[in-house]
Amino acid sequence: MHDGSGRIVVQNLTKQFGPVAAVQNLSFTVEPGSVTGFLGPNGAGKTTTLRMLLGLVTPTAGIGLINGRPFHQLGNPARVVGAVLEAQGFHPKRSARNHLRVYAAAIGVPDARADQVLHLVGLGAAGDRRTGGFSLGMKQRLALATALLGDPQVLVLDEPSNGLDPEGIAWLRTFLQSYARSGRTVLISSHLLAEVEQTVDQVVIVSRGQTMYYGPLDNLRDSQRSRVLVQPSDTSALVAALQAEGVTTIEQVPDGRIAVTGVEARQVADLALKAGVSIYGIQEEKADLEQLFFQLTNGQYTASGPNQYAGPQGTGYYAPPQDYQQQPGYQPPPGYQGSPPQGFPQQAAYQPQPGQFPPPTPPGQYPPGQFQAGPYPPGQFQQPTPPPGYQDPPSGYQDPPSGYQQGQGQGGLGGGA
Ligand SMILES: Nc1ncnc2c1ncn2[C@@H]1O[C@H](COP(=O)(O)OP(=O)(O)OP(=O)(O)O)[C@@H](O)[C@H]1O
Repeated sequence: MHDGSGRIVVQNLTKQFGPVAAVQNLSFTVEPGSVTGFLGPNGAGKTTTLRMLLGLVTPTAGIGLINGRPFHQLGNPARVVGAVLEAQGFHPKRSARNHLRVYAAAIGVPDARADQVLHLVGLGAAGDRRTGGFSLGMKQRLALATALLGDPQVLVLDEPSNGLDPEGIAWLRTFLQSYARSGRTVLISSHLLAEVEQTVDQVVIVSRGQTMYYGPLDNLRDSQRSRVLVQPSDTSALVAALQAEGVTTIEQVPDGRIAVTGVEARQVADLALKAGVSIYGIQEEKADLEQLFFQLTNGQYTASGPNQYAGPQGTGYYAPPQDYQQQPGYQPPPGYQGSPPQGFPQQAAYQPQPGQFPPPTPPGQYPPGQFQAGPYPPGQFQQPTPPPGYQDPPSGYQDPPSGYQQGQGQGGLGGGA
């Protein structure tokens, strides 16, 4: 049996698709009672990680556990974890209610649950409508309803905001937060921090399959540091004056100004005055959270190294410092009988702890201008993970006539509770 904890543990998870290192030694834990954002740009390895967690892709190394078990050892997994990877794959001629009844039958929950979840996701009035006529947002809601059928303890959603309008996004936020507050576990992926910023409590930020930050979103927020952009009459003199005061994070920006990190504008002005340097312009620039996210994840397609912030100086977090000491780390729960994949190290070399390392604000990494959160991306709609044992209805299956009342139906797999 699983341990009932609601905890997700990703331990040194790695997936190699031929030459593509989709996920590299990823480790994090998601605790119940909070919403965790799994964030990273396109191709960062989010979906592959979630698919490994849900037993749809075999890891090259490492392991993903839900309630202390690999997915395939959960017994009736739909009762433990509800997942939406893509809001696609609905039979277009089947009504929303009947779609849900098919799945309800497959996981052994009564037909009545179909209407409950339709109401939960705001599709109460659309239960009789065929899914082929659904908007993207409606499909998204129906996929979520499908995931909720088993009243799962853990919810895993890949890009759940795709296709939702602003009202839908606000609704989803409230729904997920209340779901988590009821003591359940919510893990949602997104490639836009702005999209989930108001929803999530903690974040796992990945880039090129590697963890870039893992911890409470508040810690990331607190880490934002400003820099002062200053236009002096004599750059060398001001730099010397700053360095004499121990301010060393100074760089030249392309427009000729210098950027000074770690001090306030007033201090820079005072030092300039003392050094006899005139100031022609001074401006304090605060990095916002989106910029920080951009810093952490950009270069996925351009940078040569695996992690621009990792390094022996240990200036910040993210990849473990070279001299990082092995943590006592993850232990399988008592009674765990699963067989980790061959080569999986029981004592992982690196086990990041939430918020353990303060995120860095390295000099010279501010992207030019304001990072723009783009419009919601097209496509990538999600489809439910069919419950185990689910079979498509037999050919010849007909949707019940309109006006069909629950409990009277004979057609389809969902006809009886
Ligand atoms: N079945 C596969 N075969 C080969 N390469 C794959 C396969 N699945 C994913 N990849 C590659 O693995 C990398 C990670 O892809 P993945 O879909 O996990 O990223 P993602 O973070 O979910 O991206 P997105 O936000 O665009 O969905 C990409 O380079 C992708 O091309």
